[in-house]
Amino acid sequence: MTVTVATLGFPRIGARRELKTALEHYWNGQGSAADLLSAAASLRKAAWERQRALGVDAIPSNDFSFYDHVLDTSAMVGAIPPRFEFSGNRVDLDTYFAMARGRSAETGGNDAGAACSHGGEIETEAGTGVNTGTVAEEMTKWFDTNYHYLVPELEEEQVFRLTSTKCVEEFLEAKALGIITRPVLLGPVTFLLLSKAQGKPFDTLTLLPRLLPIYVDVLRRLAAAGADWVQMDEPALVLDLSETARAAFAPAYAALTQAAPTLRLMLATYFGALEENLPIALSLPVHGLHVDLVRAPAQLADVLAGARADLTLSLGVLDGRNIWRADLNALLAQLAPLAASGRALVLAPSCSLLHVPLDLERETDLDAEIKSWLAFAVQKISELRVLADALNIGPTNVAAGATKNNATGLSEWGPEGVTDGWREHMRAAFEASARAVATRRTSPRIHAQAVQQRAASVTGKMVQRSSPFPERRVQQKAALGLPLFPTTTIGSFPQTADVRKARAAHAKGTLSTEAYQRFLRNEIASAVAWQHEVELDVLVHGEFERNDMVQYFGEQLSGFAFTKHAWVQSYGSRSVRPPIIFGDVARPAPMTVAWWAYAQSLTKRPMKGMLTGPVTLLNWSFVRDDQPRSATCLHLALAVRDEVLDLEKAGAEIIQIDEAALREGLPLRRAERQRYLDWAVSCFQIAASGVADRTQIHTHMCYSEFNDILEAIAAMDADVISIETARSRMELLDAFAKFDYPAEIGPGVYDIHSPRVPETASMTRLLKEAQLYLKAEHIWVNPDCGLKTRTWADVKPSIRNMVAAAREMREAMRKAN
Ligand SMILES: Nc1nc2c(c(=O)[nH]1)N[C@@H](CNc1ccc(C(=O)N[C@@H](CCC(=O)N[C@@H](CCC(=O)N[C@@H](CCC(=O)O)C(=O)O)C(=O)O)C(=O)O)cc1)CN2
Ligand code: MET
Ligand SMILES: [Zn+2]
Repeated sequence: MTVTVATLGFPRIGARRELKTALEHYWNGQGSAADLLSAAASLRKAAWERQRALGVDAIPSNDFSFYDHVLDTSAMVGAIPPRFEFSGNRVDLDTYFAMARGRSAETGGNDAGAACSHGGEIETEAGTGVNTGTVAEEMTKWFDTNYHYLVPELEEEQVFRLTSTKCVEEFLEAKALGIITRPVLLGPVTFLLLSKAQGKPFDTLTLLPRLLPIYVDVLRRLAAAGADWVQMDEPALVLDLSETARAAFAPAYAALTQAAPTLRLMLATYFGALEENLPIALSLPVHGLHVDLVRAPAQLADVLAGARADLTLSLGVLDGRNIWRADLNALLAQLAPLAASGRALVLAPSCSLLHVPLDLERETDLDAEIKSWLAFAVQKISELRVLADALNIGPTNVAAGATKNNATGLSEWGPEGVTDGWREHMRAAFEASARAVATRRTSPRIHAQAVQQRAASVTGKMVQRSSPFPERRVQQKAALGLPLFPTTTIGSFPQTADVRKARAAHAKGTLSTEAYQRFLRNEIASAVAWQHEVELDVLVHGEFERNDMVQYFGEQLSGFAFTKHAWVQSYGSRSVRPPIIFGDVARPAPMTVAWWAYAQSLTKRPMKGMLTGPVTLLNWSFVRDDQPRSATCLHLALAVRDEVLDLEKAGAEIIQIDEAALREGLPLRRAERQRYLDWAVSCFQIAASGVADRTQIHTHMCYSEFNDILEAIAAMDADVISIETARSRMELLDAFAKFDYPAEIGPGVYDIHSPRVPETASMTRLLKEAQLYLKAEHIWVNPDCGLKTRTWADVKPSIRNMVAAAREMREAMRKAN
């Protein structure tokens, strides 16, 4: 049986981030809806044609999205919350973007501010009931990725109806180009599990019987349009599921497989092992099952043992979450016996290629050896094609060649009729793969003995501050002399167009390093002057020199490579270029000290040193796969430790080590979580605990799902933690209080994802609430997160009001005593 190649999803933002440009132009009125639609159609066409040219047999459609595929699914099934006042038959762009980004009261849409990490730009002021527009749906992380989806909101009496036929339209669009695609749908069970109940709490799975008819309708329409396979994504199958959830799959897939007799369903699971859910997946009447063999290689044996003979298996053999070239020879050896078994096999990346950049070839400045180790989306597809072709030329020969584990064996395999060019292409692919495997094992670029020795010699003393928090606190209080309710910000100030332009000009060489640095010093000086003027207590330099809180450090650490064009979507129009950790990591020189020292020289108030922590550097980078993540994290921890100590030596009394991505790295399965938290917390402590007792260590986490990791957060032993609470204050503070969290806390008093200026009163109210749970002397006053995606026009009045709120709190305390 012929082995085929599939992709589960392709990068959607375009080689030059055309989607970002088109979206932001549309949002700020520079472009029409027609412009946006045509840009999107070009992106889809390019993606389909590219994949066809690369030899993909099952090319996906409906993997494109204007903002997010979970939002697309809400739009498909009519899960449009009433506040969006939608009553039409087909969700329009305005409604769609309102769900993603909120709708402002004044403009009724097209809000210009594009930046926010929670989608909602506009919202009802917390607690006041004053309607300042329409709140967006909440945004949250897609499993353990840095991609964010919009959380569907469902009511207990939810009525579903088909309000978007996007998947059918895109199928027909590809068909018109001569490409029969495999449409992708988010499966109904995962969709319901990712949804949140509105109104009184209820189990969203109870809505399954109401939801299924919409899916059945959609599948019939797809079959009528000519689709022969449909990919149903059910990544929830790799999670710890309740019995109710486990029981939901059988009725769901019984209904879906009966929808259209000609249609075949490929049930796609990814991001982990099916484990106890495998029997469920194998019992469903679907035609195919996709499994992730990168995260969970061991499950192959169980899958093979349990799968019906006529079940098509889609093997996720290449890493869809990382950028390393595959070991083709090893894969060939592993797959050859399977291919010979006669079962229908599909080779695929482990998950959608949404999570990797598009094309390595655009990275013309990357070191040649490092480049030879990498594969982005396009290269991964080529690897799959080569593997499938090698398997298809004849099982006996392939198996023989593969056990030799030697690429040159291939030259003998070519069956009658293949061209020399083809044979050469195959030989080169296997040889390049073998070379990458061999050089990564030994390259001095990767293996630095000094780093390994240092990592091996970490002592218990390095993982702990010298004195416990209460003793440190006395010294810090004396050294800093801060008032009650000290005010500060999280680090970044607006990354204005001017700042980005200057950086781009410097990178291009049209702005000299000297001029760029002068520009940055000016930005810092005015930010410091302004912080004085509004009388913030603890100042920041503003992070103007940073393109991103992770990439900036990656660019200065050895063992890291960074890219020019390798963008990966994070949410909506926003993307990141995760740096690549290819080798042992060290810090050749201080990274932030000069900027900090300049900023501190402008003020007598404490200037916070501002660093990204080791766990966040790890979780937001592409990480080497030749050693455990914990080992790489230890290298990062030691590098950050060096920076912390240099900042302290330069005179920093407060150093903030951001761990914004600590929660995101938490394993999806509960059983694996403690192990991760153990090493993640140790790494933070190694970074933080070289300093003297009087030096105050802050950390920052901008999410609110803390309840299950509070113990680990406390174990990090930071002196001050700032957290996101503006949207969820009570529950979170209650948890911190119940847990008896020992140190100081800055519960974010306003949501930075909205351009709306918070009233002083709303912030004093939050602070008074915080006082119900925390001791006044433990409370700091700060926003939820950094202000880089905001404008000065809203930052200035917001921070003024925040400082006023802190003053009112101090006044109230004075009166009470
Ligand atoms: N890594 C990471 N993950 C994170 C966050 C984060 O801050 N960093 N925050 C949370 C939310 N996620 C976010 C992800 C991206 C952005 C964001 O603002 N991204 C920017 C790009 C940031 C960046 O790298 N900027 C560079 C490059 C800017 C750029 O686009 N330059 C142009 C030229 C610009 C010009 O000429 O004006 C180009 O290279 O083409 C810089 O400032 O130097 C964007 O998509 O627009 C915000 C939040 C969670 N995950
Ligand atoms: N210090 C960083 C900032 O203010 C922390 C951001 S967490 C996503 O931007
Ligand atoms: Zn943050």
